[in-house]
Amino acid sequence: MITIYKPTKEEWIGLIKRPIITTESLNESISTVLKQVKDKGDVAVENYTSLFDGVQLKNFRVSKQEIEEATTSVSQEIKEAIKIAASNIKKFHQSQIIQEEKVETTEGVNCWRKSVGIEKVGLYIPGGTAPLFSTLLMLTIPAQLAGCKELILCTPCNKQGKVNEVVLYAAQYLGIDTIFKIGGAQAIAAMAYGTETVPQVYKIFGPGNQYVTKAKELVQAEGVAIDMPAGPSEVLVIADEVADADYIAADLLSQAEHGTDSQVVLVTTTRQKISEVTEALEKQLEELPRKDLAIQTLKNSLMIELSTIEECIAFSNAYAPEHLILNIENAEKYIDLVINAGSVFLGAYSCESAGDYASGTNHTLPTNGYAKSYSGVSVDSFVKKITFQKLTKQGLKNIGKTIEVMAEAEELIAHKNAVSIRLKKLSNE
Ligand SMILES: NC(=O)c1ccc[n+]([C@@H]2O[C@H](COP(=O)([O-])OP(=O)(O)OC[C@H]3O[C@@H](n4cnc5c(N)ncnc54)[C@H](O)[C@@H]3O)[C@@H](O)[C@H]2O)c1
Ligand SMILES: N[C@H](CO)Cc1c[nH]c[nH+]1
Ligand SMILES: [Zn+2]
Repeated sequence: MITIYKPTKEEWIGLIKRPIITTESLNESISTVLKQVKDKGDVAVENYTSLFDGVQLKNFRVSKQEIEEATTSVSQEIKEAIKIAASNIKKFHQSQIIQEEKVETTEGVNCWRKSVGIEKVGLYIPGGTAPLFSTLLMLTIPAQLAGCKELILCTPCNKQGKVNEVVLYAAQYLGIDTIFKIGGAQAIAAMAYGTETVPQVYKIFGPGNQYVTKAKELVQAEGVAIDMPAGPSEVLVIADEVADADYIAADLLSQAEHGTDSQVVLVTTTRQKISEVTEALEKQLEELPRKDLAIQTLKNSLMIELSTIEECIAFSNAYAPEHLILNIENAEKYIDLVINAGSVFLGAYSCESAGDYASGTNHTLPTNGYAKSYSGVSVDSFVKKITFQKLTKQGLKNIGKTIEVMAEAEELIAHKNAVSIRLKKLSNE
């Protein structure tokens, strides 16, 4: 990891950059994928699946039989874990559904909002490096709670053209059977434009690598809504002198193993912690099946010594990490200082994996600095909030003059007339 001791503020601001491919070359290649899928539909999806995933697909809809077979081969232990995680995710997301009150802004003028589920949503479940069935729970549960009617899933398949069995089991568990075995930018394009096989959706959700994330960004510019830029995983750990170096190393590695385009960061108030964590990383890496991948990620990653916890949090706010772990004493004391982060883990025992799988919060979160302006996925992401209003005769009389004055000042006389014509008739009653 790149290690910097006591950098000045100017120096640490210069350190804030993610290890993602230069935008121009990525823009160009992904724009081509999108255009081809838009123009040629299924044929282009097949071609790109062959090129990027190394598999020739004739039919990319997962069959009922494939779902049933997967369901029988998943172990009871995994089924039980999915049940517990799904229950916690459901509990946490259910608490987000709040009935808003009608508001009488002026006597006889009532305004309110109603949440309506987005009718057609496309959920992307990553599967290049690992089959993230946990993401299926994180997207499907809030979509169902929001009342979305049509849910379709895209996820990459293996070289034999099969989708991971636990992904299929999780889909079956939640009652989803419209699943397409396609991944990458071609899957995003298929959901954005529709093809002969894949239905077009109104909004696309889900995390993915830099190709998936770029594709989402580009289709958004064409009017297809997306949840947010949820790209390669990140974690920033802030540690004090009492933090356990083994825990810190484990948390850093938990995100480093996602992919080489990820980044992990340690910011600490003690130089000693940097050497302890370096040692712990070396030990733990030896045990990791994805050691090579994690080593690559660590090369893109940072360890920084700063003077105070407040300064560490200021760095984190400037970096705006997807995940922030405050592995410090009295972590709750610092909550109000945190301004930019996707999801925050407080204290020594709140490991980031808890949020990835089972604590209940959503793991689909903004990356690449977007935590400055975006929230993670929630039930809100799956609804539109439609406003309603009802004015009584008296309500219009009470507010009419205000509307007339404002419309006239904007030189929009037809607007004014819509009120005046009614007030005139009412004055004759
Ligand atoms: N931010 C979040 O909320 C969040 C949550 C979970 C996972 N993630 C991230 O999601 C990502 C998952 O990535 P993944 O690769 O494992 O799976 P993925 O499903 O996102 O991507 C796999 C697809 O990438 C395409 N691809 C591969 N090489 C390509 C190339 N050279 N050009 C164009 N397309 C190419 C292939 O078609 C393949 O199907 C990781 O980076 C992980 O950190 C983020
Ligand atoms: N850490 C990922 C979000 O960046 C989510 C995940 C899924 N499975 C394991 N981890
Ligand atoms: Zn993770």
